Amino acid sequence: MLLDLRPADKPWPGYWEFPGGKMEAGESPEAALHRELAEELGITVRAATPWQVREYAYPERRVRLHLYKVTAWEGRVHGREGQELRWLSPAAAAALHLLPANRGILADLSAEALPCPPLFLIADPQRAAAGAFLKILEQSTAAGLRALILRIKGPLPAGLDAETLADWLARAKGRGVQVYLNHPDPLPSWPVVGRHFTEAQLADCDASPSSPFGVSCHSAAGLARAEALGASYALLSPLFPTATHPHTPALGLARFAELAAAVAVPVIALGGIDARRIPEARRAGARGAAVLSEILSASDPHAATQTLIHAWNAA
Ligand SMILES: Nc1nc2c([nH]c(=O)n2[C@H]2C[C@H](O)[C@@H](COP(=O)(O)OP(=O)(O)OP(=O)(O)O)O2)c(=O)[nH]1
Ligand SMILES: [Mg+2]
Repeated sequence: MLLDLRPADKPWPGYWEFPGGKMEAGESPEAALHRELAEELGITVRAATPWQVREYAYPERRVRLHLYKVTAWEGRVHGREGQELRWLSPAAAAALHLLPANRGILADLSAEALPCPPLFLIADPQRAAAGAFLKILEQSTAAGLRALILRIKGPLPAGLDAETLADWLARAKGRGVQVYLNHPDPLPSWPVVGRHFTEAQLADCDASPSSPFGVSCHSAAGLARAEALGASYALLSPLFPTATHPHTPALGLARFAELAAAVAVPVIALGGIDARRIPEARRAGARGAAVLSEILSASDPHAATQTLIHAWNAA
């Protein structure tokens, strides 16, 4: 992804943006794209796909941004107006001083890299019936689950050994299941795509963890930290009240929406999520949903997973 730094002589100087500019009277968005990238980057666009149209209200004006993915061009990309340019991943770009409208754009771009469907199971063997853990994982992934946060807080429970778990993880990886490991150091060498951290764990680290990684957040400060460190996703909880944390006040949909809209990281809803509430969470800006007991305690984990995935896809 290419970003440029807005120069001193334009509104919002010193903010990072996507190359581009205002359409001229009578000009189509596509023609403006070709003209602006020639003017600003010295390239001739050869292939560009419309991606999204997004509106945003700045204090002084409303903008409608027509975003394109440019996949082929001729010429060497350079800052023809002397502007600084940077090639970055969406997660790395989230740490920059961005034009405010661009935080949501980056969150959408990062969300495209999330597992599909973006339904996460927080897989904690302590929360499953004895001996049932791997069977539940097997059934839920057979039903289409592609994202697991494997939460291992202490020694594995009786009946679950590390080698069997590692074998299952290797098979799951072959089927396209993405596993994020929430495990204290030292880390076992299991086949996972990345790590998952708590807000407290991230507060202690001084450098970005090696990507990709996700974070559990409960506040604006936690989300800001996840964003600054380049997290691939941030869980935000509790959205709704839960039986397991009856004394933790729920954020509610309005506060959740406000927090999720402010960051360039895809925010995943957690806490009291069931199929009925998935559409509400999605409308509030959740770019994914995470559950524990909905699947771990279900009498039929396969059916429970299907119901949740269906609710996400239909919302
Ligand atoms: N180019 C660009 N503009 C953005 C982005 N995000 C965003 O909110 N905007 C807003 C800021 C501005 O209000 C408007 C673009 O106007 P601009 O002043 O950059 O337009 P321009 O490059 O044609 O500049 P000029 O001809 O007026 O000198 O869109 C983005 O990522 N790229
Ligand atoms: Mg411009």
